[in-house]
Amino acid sequence: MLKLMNVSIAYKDKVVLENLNFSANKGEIIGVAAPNGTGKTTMFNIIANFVKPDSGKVIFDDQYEYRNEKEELLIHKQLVIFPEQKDLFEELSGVDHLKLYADIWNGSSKKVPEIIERLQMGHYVKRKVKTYSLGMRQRLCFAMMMAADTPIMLMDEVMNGLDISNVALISDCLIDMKKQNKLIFVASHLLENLDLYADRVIFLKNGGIVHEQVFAGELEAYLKVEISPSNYGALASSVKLPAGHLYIADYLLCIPLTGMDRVEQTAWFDRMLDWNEKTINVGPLGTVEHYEKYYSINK
Ligand SMILES: Nc1ncnc2c1ncn2[C@@H]1O[C@H](COP(=O)(O)OP(=O)(O)OP(=O)(O)O)[C@@H](O)[C@H]1O
Repeated sequence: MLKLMNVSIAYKDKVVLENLNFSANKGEIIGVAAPNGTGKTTMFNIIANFVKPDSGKVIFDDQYEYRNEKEELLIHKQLVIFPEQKDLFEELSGVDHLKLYADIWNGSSKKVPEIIERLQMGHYVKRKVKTYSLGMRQRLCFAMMMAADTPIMLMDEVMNGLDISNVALISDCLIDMKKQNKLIFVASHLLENLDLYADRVIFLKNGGIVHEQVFAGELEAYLKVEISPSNYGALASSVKLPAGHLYIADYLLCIPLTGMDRVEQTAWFDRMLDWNEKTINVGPLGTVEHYEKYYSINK
């Protein structure tokens, strides 16, 4: 449905994306994780053609590219990018914004009342935007995307400024939207949140994708133990750590349990209880752990 082919862009001598290749399909939520200033927004802007890459291209449905106005219009009918709060019209109401987005993309605002109810915006949505709090504005921006209801959605920092219950509400909406077969990109610094709904998380570094975490099928289970570098050194010299173990960001030892028999697993539990300093748990590696692996300041 969407392909990025050899996309490169640099600002002066700063290379932001370099020969980026990536493809994505309908019915997927793709998390995009990376530190500030890595290129997440730039990638979205290139997908939306708000920024032209120096080289490479974006292809939709194996046939459409940004070659002329007609194609651009066709693609833009299929795609919406998360509005920025600063682009909201202070003197208009939330309902006005929703109708605007619904009309532009669908020619009908029939679904607007349903969206207002789903996002629990009824008590404020008729007031002017200038009276809204940060979280109210953010929910409105998300509701505008729902009103556009396009097959492809690019969401940059969608959870910014939301409290826990609103993060849960928007996460549920994202899961519903995925079931409607949409392709949704979510760039976020709320890494644990991505684990709730993302099918894949891509990690950007040095202009490319340094890792892609796929959350489908059986994931390898790890015993995860917090342990200081000095204790890790002592442990490593007293016992042979299993192949495939990781020591992430100088604090988290991850021992792969998949493939071990129960006796071996229990032996590792016993052993690690003596070394654990804070928390010990079992599970697959999540977005947080992968992030720390690639961006820890110790790396
Ligand atoms: N118009 C521009 N002119 C010059 N440099 C730019 C421009 N737009 C982006 N950059 C640079 O490109 C790099 C990537 O920026 P981008 O906004 O894509 O990062 P990001 O990963 O989205 O960051 P954040 O998490 O802070 O939103 C940064 O170094 C930024 O300064």
